[in-house]
Amino acid sequence: MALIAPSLLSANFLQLQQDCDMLNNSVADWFHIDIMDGIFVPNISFGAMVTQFIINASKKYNDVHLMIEKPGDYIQAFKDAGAHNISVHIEACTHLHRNIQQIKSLGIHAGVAINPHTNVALLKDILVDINVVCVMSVNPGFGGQAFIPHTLQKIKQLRKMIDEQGLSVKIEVDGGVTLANATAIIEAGADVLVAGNTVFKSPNPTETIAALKAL
Ligand SMILES: O=C(CO)[C@H](O)[C@H](O)COP(=O)(O)O
Repeated sequence: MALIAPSLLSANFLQLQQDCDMLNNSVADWFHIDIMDGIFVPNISFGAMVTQFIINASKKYNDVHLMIEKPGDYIQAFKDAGAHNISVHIEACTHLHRNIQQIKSLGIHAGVAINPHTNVALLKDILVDINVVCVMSVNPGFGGQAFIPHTLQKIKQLRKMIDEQGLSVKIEVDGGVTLANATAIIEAGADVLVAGNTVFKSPNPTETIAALKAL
């Protein structure tokens, strides 16, 4: 059974409290919180202040996905906002290991996110130091995009790499996850499904989360 991480990017920001309460009362496992800077990705979402409000309203595990340049400059701020996991992009980090050490030194989990074009083999020597790999199954920046089919192969390859090293790193899949493709994503080896539009744009988000969880 996969963990379900609804992405707050697709929430209604005029009723964030209600949307957070809905997630708290659902079988969702994680809050997935997307931070975009308009430089690393062509969109701007929100920063540590709004994140802190969301996390104050959350009763779940808080997973912060930094889609930003120079993530090392902001790790302390998102830790202070209450993150349980912070994922940085491999493509945004010249010294990825240093950024992972920075996150771990704050006593929280560390993740690496990887874009659709980046080869997962590049993660081989960092897997031992991290808790989560966030496999982007869309190009990051926007909710509501279509799942890129070849990312299924990347999930399978990563599953093999993690299992061969005997590690417990979680594979999180982010982007275009639907009720129709979630089973294939889980069968490929995903542990965590991020779902934005599939949850928040559905007629009954609580039931949609339960349906994803039941797969
Ligand atoms: O990181 C993201 C975008 O960069 C979002 O988490 C992701 O797109 C989720 O939204 P959806 O499920 O609607 O695709």
